Amino acid sequence: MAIVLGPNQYGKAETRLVRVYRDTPRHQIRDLNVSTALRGDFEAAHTTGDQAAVLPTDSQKNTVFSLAKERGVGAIEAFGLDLARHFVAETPAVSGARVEIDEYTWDRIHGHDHSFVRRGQETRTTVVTVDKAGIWVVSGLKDLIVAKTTGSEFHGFYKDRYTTLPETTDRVLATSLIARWRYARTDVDWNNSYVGIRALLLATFSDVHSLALQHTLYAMGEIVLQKHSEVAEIRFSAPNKHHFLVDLSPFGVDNPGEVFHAADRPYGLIEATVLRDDAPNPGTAWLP
Ligand SMILES: O=c1[nH]c(=O)c2[nH]c(=O)[nH]c2[nH]1
Repeated sequence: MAIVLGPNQYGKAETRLVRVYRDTPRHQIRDLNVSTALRGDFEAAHTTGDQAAVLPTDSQKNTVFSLAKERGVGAIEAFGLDLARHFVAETPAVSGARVEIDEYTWDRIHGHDHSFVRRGQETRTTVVTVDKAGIWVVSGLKDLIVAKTTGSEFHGFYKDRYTTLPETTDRVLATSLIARWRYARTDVDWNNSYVGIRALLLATFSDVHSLALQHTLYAMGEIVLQKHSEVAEIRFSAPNKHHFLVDLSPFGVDNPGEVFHAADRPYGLIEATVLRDDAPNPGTAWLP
């Protein structure tokens, strides 16, 4: 029996980069969380302890900071591509690089030149992978918290002897959405694409009369693929943040869909992929 090294990668996780543009009195701020991971021939580093091929994670962190100044931070996809291409081109043992970036958005306080307030929980995300087989960009958003107070039903489901859930034609639907979409190409106007897709997700959540969270997710995916030819595939993960109607009848009080218990757990977790049947091969796009 032989023991061998299996898949491996290494890098600096969660480098918190804040890039300020202050060339004019109206400053701009970019707030990123960048994780880099390198793949390649790192056998000796593990098996014999020889680190000759290993670019330290500390150097990877320094590269993130320095490229932010040297090249600037455009769309997170473009910055991720800069970083991933740099590591593959400049580091001999590296055959593939994965760069994951989350962006936190800051809004100006009353339009102020240099004072900002951070926007809710919502985070824009990207994962860029560059390797010998190709280049992949998977972008998205997470923690987009949305709720609707009607226009949502759930009934007609399969019932077994443990089913107690009442059927409903009018309920609260709420989720903290994670959506990730894989681009079919890289010649994309990243910011425009992001803004357009985010708007479609929100509009569909509001406008589609929901028969289940599954139904809403599919409708979101369908419209994104119809309107954005640059997207090959979109994946959703959506916790169903249950709002249970509180029974106020013991107190002689009527509750026609007005008072709810917002339970934090357990929650339904609805996950779905919507894709074109001719979507190009994903390669290592989704590899964590
Ligand atoms: O939208 C829903 N989908 C389900 O699969 C489900 N299951 C459940 O108990 N409530 C809901 N709601």
